[in-house]
Amino acid sequence: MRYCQLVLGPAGSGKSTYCAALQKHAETINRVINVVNLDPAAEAYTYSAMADVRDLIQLDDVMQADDLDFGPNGGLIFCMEYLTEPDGLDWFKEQLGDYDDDCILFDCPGQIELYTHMDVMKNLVHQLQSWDFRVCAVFVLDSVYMVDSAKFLSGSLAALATMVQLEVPHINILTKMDLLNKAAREQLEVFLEPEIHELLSSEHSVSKFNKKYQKLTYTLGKVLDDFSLVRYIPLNINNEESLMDVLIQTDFALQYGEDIDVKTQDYEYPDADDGT
Ligand SMILES: Nc1nc2c(ncn2[C@@H]2O[C@H](COP(=O)(O)OP(=O)(O)OP(=O)(O)O)[C@@H](O)[C@H]2O)c(=O)[nH]1
Repeated sequence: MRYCQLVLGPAGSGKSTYCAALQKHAETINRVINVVNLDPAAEAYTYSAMADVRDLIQLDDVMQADDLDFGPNGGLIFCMEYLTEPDGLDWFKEQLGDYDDDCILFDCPGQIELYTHMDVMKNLVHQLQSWDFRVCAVFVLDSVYMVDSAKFLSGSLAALATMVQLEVPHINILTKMDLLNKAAREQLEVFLEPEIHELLSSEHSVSKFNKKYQKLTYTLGKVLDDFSLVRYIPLNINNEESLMDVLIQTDFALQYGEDIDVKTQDYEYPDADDGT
């Protein structure tokens, strides 16, 4: 059995830094974590890559090709779809080798539409599973943007869309914790408490919009609660204990995540005519 993490999340959220930090931490405990760059538009990364999708296809080449007419987003989708076609998959399989029991992190592109609603990442997951990989999704979010309720809700819903689309064990990681000041850390801790739906729709949501749509916000918060999705692991990449915690939780998700039976619960939807 082989194990891998799909490292996902918005552009600049810290995916490559997460991969580099986890790889380095693994070395200190005599474990090997391999990393594969799956971003055809990547400019630089600090980990040691066992494979790089840019050796197969590069975004710049696609955008400059005379017979194609793509901008940056269309071009990136074209590159990822090429990876899941027979030629791309032959290359990919060869790069992954056939070592047993290893763990590979896939550093994915930051265009979240690839995994929130398109099929390309889902197809890649199925392919990896057919090659005997256990797959988990690690959704990386920038904690700096998660300290108010609107952004917290928006980031969490993107994570939820990814979780239901990919259908693999899912973990949320909050990065850049070292950049938060004390007040912001305290604010964030409030959101990491249970009963998030109460918080999102109460005193932390003071804007006019939030007041008007309070019940809707409450219900969305409850959906997140019921999917156990508001559980975030804060990561401080400068702290070995924090890195160890992430490694333990991702190992657990890979070993047992598929066996956990998560049941959704009954929802009480707000009345349709009450302005929500
Ligand atoms: N201080 C601090 N900076 C971080 C952390 N994580 C990422 N960064 C910085 O944030 C910027 C973006 O990080 P990346 O790791 O490149 O983010 P990414 O998600 O891989 O970005 P894309 O590949 O463009 O989607 C870089 O300047 C990193 O050095 C962190 O935990 N702490």
